[in-house]
Amino acid sequence: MDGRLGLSGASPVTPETISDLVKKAHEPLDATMAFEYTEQLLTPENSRSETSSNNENASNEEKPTLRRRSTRVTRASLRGTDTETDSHVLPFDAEKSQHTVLVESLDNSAAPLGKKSRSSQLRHSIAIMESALQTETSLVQDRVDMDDHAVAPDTPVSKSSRELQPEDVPGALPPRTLRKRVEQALARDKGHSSRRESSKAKKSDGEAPTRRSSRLSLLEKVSDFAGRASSVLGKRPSGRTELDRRSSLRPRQPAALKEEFKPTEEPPTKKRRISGSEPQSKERSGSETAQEAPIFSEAIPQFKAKRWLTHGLYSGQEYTNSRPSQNRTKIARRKSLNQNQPPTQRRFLPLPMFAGERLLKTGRDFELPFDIYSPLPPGQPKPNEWRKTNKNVFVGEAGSIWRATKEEELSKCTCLPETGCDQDCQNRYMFYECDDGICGLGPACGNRNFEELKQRAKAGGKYNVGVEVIKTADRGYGVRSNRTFEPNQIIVEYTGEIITQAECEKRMRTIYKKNECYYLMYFDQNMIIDATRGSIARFVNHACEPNCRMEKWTVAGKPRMALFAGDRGIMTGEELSYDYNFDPYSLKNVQQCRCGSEKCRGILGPRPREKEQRAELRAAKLKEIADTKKANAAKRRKENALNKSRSRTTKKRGPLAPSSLKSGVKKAVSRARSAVNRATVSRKKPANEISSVAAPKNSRSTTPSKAARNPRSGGKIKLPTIKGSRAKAKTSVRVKKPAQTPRARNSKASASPTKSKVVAVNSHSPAQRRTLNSKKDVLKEARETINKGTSRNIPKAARASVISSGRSSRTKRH
Ligand SMILES: C[S@@+](CC[C@H](N)C(=O)[O-])C[C@H]1O[C@@H](n2cnc3c(N)ncnc32)[C@H](O)[C@@H]1O
Repeated sequence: MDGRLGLSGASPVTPETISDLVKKAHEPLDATMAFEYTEQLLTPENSRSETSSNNENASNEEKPTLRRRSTRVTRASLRGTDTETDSHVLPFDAEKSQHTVLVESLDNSAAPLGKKSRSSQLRHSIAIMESALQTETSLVQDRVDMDDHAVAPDTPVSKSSRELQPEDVPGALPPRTLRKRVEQALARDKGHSSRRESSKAKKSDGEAPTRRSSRLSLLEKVSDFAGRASSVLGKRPSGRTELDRRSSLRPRQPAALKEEFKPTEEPPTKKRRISGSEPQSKERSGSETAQEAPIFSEAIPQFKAKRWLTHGLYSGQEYTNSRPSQNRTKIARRKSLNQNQPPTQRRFLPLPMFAGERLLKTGRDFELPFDIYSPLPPGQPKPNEWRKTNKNVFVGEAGSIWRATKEEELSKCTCLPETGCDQDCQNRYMFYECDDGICGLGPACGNRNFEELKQRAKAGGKYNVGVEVIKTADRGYGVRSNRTFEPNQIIVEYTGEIITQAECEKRMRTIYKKNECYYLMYFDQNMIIDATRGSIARFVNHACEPNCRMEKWTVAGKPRMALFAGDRGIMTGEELSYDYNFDPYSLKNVQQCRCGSEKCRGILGPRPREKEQRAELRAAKLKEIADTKKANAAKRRKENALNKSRSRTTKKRGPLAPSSLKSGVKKAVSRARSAVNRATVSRKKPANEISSVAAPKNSRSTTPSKAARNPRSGGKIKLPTIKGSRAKAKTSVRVKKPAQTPRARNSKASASPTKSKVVAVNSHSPAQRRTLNSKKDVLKEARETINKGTSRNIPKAARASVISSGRSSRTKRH
């Protein structure tokens, strides 16, 4: 054989042809894949087996045999070889030995069958290419178990795949010359003649080669390759599923793959997820990336890096206190202002976008914790006699008597826009509704309940009306809510005919004589609303523990009554009630209450507690007034005494000491003297006698002075014995009362006068203070003397009666 490769009837396969093919094979992920994945392709093993069988057929039978083959492959193969290599002779000097091997191999397989044998050879070459590609691919898979990717172990394809393991290709990666690989592959091919024999035998037995498996093996490997490449970019394949998924997707987009394939570029490192993933996994992923990156640096397609959002819908979204609602509470506002700490980040992923929409479309049924709106079904029993009116109507003389509220009586609102007309609004306190005439806050004003009601009525509908008539078990009709109401929210206005008292009494005597239900309510200016013809509010029943309250407001100068929700608010379906504080007119009108409350008063009558409270309040007020009066009197007396003593001690400093001080000091001194005298007398006289002299002239107690003036008593008072009755002891107390002067008064005086006294002393000049201090000393002496005398002479029991008598006298005065 010379340097030419000439096969009779067959296109010559030259080294160049092979090298050409090999070149293509060396472009594994673009050119090869471009046709590898588009159509079914013969696997290396099949190609070889087929080629060999063809050869054998050719040699033995010497006639063409029809066999199945892929036209597309043939075309693709021939595209580069058929025309060029038909009678092509190439120099064959440098790598002669290799070519010889190839030629030998091809020679064996050559058959004088023209195109078919050529295509077989080409297939053989393709098989070589594939094996080279496989080798490269398999080498890349350093951590993937090859068994996972193998198909059935006994198929020729899998065997073929096994034959092309990296260990079979010595120094596969560094030399990487395709020529060498081709040589090795051909050598192996030669060595596998026995396998071909078996393959042939299988064929003869009618056993079809598992071509599909072979293709899958290749695809799997390539897809695994691609999967690994993508894992570097942030997606880690999760076992077979990932591989399968990839293998199903990747081959359909060879062009895109080709475009994205940038072997020289470094793969982007995986972006760190902020959503609190475990640090171990982070480290692992990092190390994996580090290991994988250099291995795949040549063959990994560069995908668009995935961007992890740190804000917005996804993980890492910052917590904030600022809610979209403008009605933020003061506390929340303060909290947000005071927060100096850095904002924490969300730990959990929120629901993805459109989750709400999906839930709406496909979501399950759900139930709210309470009904927000639930009207009664139609066909409810209705009171026939009820004539409805939603406005107050003056009837008879009422209209002419009614005094319109004067403009100046209306309160001008002083609330600020920042606060609105909240609980501190003056108009609200006085039950005046704000309007644009008296309040400039407009919509920010929170004191326009009747305006709200008007808007609701305007809008119409059951929800806006919010209430409906129901039939109760034992109280006739009633009213229930068909929606929720906020605490203190206006519910419904109480309207009817406004009549005078006289008219009301007349009706009671005549029209309503036999009625069980009354719809009369005190209104304003001694007039009454008769809601027999009135709004739905007339059906609201009484309860001793109600959930609503009836209030009278002045709206645009006119009084109006309305039912308001209580402090707890109203839930949907609740029966509304308020405390009638009922005035039954006469006993025969008294009705039994059936509200069912634990605190039920039993009858429809006025609030007894209110009466009690009022009485208590009145008593407390009276007591307070009396105390104040008493304290003032004591204060005056003390001041007088001080003034007198001051006038005496500071006689030379006339202008400094007021004249009243003189008399005060005089009195104090005289009291002190009398006390001393008394003490002396008591020492000399028996215990049950006391000198009437001790009773000062200005003593408030009349008993001693009378006794002193009584000539028959001889200026002496008969005191009760110690063991005597309490009444007698009291008498003795009365006698001693004047002797208690300053101290007793001080003890009786409440804290406030003391305080005022301190204030008065502090208001004096230093000179005055000095004078006062000297007088205080005098008084102190006097007090001590008095105390000595009393404590010595008055027995314990008598002293106790002083306190009690004092108390009793005080109680009496109250
Ligand atoms: C203003 S109407 C209320 C509506 C009335 N239930 C009806 O059917 O027309 C007041 C009357 O209802 C009855 N009523 C209201 N509350 C009641 C209660 N708690 N217990 C018994 N009767 C009550 C009394 O007859 C009362 O005179």
